[in-house]
Amino acid sequence: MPEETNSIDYVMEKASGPHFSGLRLDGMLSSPPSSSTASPSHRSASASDSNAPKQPFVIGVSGGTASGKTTVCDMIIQQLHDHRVVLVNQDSFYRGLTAEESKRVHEYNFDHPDAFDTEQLLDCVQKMRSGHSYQVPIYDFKSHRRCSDSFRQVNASDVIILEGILVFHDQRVRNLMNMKIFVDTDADVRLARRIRRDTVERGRDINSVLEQYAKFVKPAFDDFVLPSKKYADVIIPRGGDNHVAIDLIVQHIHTKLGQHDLCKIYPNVHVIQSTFQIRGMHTLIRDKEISKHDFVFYSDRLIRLVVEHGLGHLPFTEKQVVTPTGSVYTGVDFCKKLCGVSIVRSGESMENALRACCKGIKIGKLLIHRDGDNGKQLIYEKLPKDISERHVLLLDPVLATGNSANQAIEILIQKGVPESHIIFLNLISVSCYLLMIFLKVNLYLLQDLARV
Ligand SMILES: Nc1ncnc2c1ncn2[C@@H]1O[C@H](COP(=O)(O)OP(=O)(O)O)[C@@H](O)[C@H]1O
Ligand SMILES: Nc1ccn([C@@H]2O[C@H](COP(=O)(O)O)[C@@H](O)[C@H]2O)c(=O)n1
Ligand SMILES: [Mg+2]
Repeated sequence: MPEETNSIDYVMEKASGPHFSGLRLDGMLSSPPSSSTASPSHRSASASDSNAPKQPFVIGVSGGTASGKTTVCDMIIQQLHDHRVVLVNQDSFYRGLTAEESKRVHEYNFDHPDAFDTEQLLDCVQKMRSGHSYQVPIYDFKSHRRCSDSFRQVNASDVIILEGILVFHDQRVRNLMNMKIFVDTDADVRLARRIRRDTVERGRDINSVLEQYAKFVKPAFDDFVLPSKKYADVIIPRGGDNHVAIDLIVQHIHTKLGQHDLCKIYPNVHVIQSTFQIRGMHTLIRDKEISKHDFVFYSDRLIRLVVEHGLGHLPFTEKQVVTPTGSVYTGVDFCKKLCGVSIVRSGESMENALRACCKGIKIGKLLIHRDGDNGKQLIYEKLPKDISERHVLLLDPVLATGNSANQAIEILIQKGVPESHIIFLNLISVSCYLLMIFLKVNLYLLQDLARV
């Protein structure tokens, strides 16, 4: 490896890309899982197909007319600002009325599954899932026809939201979805909203809205929409007013999308969910103009986050306490057999955060120094005597070649620390070198992953 790729500057430079957020998958693997372990609709990348394009995350949003589907989708899209998201409306796939049908429009049932061209909708979602753009028809609710000469081009994206009253009706369409949401709003509220919307936006008068509602909309809701509610993974009562549900859904999508390819391949890698606070601090510590005081302050804050997350992955035991009011609270007790080991010198910058979180924690040290180019290493170690009985938080904030980390893990294993008891805590890392240590530790927790 060229000398300059060894330096901290190089790592910091490389780590200036996006901040990946990730998910710790349960179970520990010492080799990449085969692609067959995940569901076909959103399978993980395996070592051999890590260059394959990522499949988009498809969300279906259904619910009765005027339940707030479009409003909920808009809110989700707004909150997913980090990702490319597109909305496909089932309404766009309404079949245009023939001249004959148009003459008797009041007899036409727009709420029956046959009113939609489901084959075309299926084609659209299938193409978009495979990364192609699609020319989506434009439907006019006033003329009940499609625009004959123009389309809306919908480009390939990370997330596709498919919204409509009957998107859960056809099993083939349902099967393309990774997540299904049903917006559940009281029927009276929906009717009131529909009257207002259709008179204001869709060129209808109140009588025709009420007539259509009684003749077609309500019966079709009972026959087709409501029975499809059972397919939903998430039901949102009160639609767009339910901020808690929308937040939870957005968090879930973030987590699913945030899995960096490496996290998918190596379930023991966990990248902390990025927030604007975290990004802001990473921005500050990269700024060449930052003062030493601020650099230390913001690095400390970031390190503290990594340490707190690391502690959250330790085993715990159940514990009951009696509260001042005399009731019994069932909680958990921290893991007692714990220690830190810092890789000298940079690892020492994480010690204060660890001490601040774990009162009286023992912290050992490992110094690994390359002696010339002949592969000889000088090693200094000062570790707790009973380290083999402890869970070890291995501290190294900046990782370039991975050599020291690799050596440190080897030493801990030689000292009798089981692999599953080692959690490697890291702030900034150059990804391709991680591979050397992935296979050895239980959990690799990092905050910022550089793409190289
Ligand atoms: N939480 C809400 N409070 C008040 N009005 C709402 C709310 N959610 C939606 N609306 C209004 O109700 C009408 C229908 O909402 P929309 O999101 O278009 O429903 P859908 O897509 O399910 O038909 C729209 O005019 C919208 O502005
Ligand atoms: N030409 C049309 C087409 C559809 N409708 C009604 O639209 C409703 C579906 O749209 P939402 O935004 O309310 O989900 C459906 O209930 C149809 O009755 C229409 O009135 N005219
Ligand atoms: Mg709508």
